[in-house]
Amino acid sequence: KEKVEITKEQQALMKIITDAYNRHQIPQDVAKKLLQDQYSAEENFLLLTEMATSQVQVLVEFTKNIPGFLSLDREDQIALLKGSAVEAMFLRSAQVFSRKMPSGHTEVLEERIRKSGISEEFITPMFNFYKSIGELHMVQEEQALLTTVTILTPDRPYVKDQQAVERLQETMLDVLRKLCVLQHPQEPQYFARLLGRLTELRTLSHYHTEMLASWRMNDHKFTPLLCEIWDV
Ligand SMILES: O=C(Nc1ccccc1)[C@H](C1CCCCC1)n1c(-c2ccc(Cl)cc2)nc2cc(F)c(F)cc21
Repeated sequence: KEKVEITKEQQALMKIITDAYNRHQIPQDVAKKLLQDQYSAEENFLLLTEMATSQVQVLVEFTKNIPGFLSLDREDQIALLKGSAVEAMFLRSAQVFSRKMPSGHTEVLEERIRKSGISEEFITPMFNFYKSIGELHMVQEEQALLTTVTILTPDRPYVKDQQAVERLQETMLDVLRKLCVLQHPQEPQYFARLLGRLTELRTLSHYHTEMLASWRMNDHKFTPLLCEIWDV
């Protein structure tokens, strides 16, 4: 049985990433706000665009802490941010949804999101993804590394030096793989399941433009930053 060991460097890398991830937390108030009140489709859409705009700013700050990211070609840094922003938002939404909450709160949150204005057809795949993330019971280091692996996807559109991104992603995947083995010893397939969620995440993210366009209201307004990032 091969002894899995996280090296000192990998330990340091994980700490940098996890601290940055926790520092650049989306204000958890999106869940709190939704639990406090029921909003109209218009108010919910405005809340979404505000949250998503601040999430992109948070993502930019977070990537500055990924060792090696700032050494990438600057245009490639932009391409990686643009290519991963929607996935990072859904991954963050899934993590917010999966957080331990007082009993009954998750059900209320789910109800509020179901009624928020999203059209019916996207509700099921979205919650299937949220629940499949929840079932993994990821520790925060795994969440931070999974978001980092998502950002460092070499085959995003317009990335020129894919090898450089691949090398960085492989470094992160190696730490994540070891962490999964150490955190979930009874489940040798855990790491594979985790990476499988990234496929589901990419599929869900393909719907995001339609999800926004079909939000039950007229005249969908976006911030300039979202127009850039969300292709709307
Ligand atoms: O704000 C949001 N997510 C966000 C979180 C963190 C960072 C950035 C965005 C929105 C809400 C949804 C209800 C109306 C108000 C916005 N949101 C979503 C969601 C995101 C994008 C699309 Cl197209 C559809 C749904 N899934 C969520 C799960 C949660 F547990 C949840 F709490 C909020 C969630």
